Amino acid sequence: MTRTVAELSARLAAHAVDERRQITGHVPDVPGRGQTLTPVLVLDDHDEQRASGRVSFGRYYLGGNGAVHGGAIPLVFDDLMGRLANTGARKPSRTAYLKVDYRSITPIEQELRVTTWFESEQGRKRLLHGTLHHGDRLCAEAQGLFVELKPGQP
Ligand SMILES: CC(C)(COP(=O)(O)OP(=O)(O)OC[C@H]1O[C@@H](n2cnc3c(N)ncnc32)[C@H](O)[C@@H]1OP(=O)(O)O)[C@@H](O)C(=O)NCCC(=O)NCCSC(=O)Cc1ccccc1
Repeated sequence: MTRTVAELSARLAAHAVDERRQITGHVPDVPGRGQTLTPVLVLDDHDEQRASGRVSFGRYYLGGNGAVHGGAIPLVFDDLMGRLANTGARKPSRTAYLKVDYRSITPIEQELRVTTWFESEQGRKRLLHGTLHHGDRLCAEAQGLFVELKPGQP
């Protein structure tokens, strides 16, 4: 099995493309943009101040006892907050910090609601807040600072 995967990987390496032409994360009409790292996130509502959607973590994201791995939850916040932080006419920004509070167990294989919104925009600094709910129960919340990149900043 391992040898087969290694052989396939070697054959596919010949077809590798640069970042701009890769498929993962670049398919706008697919939920989650085809980003394979994060669980599929279906956006329901979004404008330039707020975004909300549904997400479900499959078995792949299991931490233990039916709960999502603690490292997977910031992925979802960073993905949705990062997209919101860069919407509209805003110049590109990157996550400077992301603080996550785990308020209760996040179950795998359940539909969850994730919401994020702007708290403030000051100069290059964009402060966003986010919540993750299972039904009415708050599973996690996050605060993220996104800093606008200076010209030429990678
Ligand atoms: C760009 C920056 C974040 C900031 O550096 P510089 O440009 O040199 O900024 P500068 O130092 O001039 O500060 C300006 C102001 O900001 C403040 N401030 C800054 N930092 C902090 C802090 N930690 N905590 C608190 N405050 C902080 C600082 O005090 C100052 O405030 P002031 O004006 O005095 O009031 C740099 O550290 C970096 O590149 N880090 C790596 C980022 C990275 O790789 N991220 C992950 C991948 S991106 C992603 O995933 C997103 C995504 C996902 C999905 C879809 C789309 C997008």
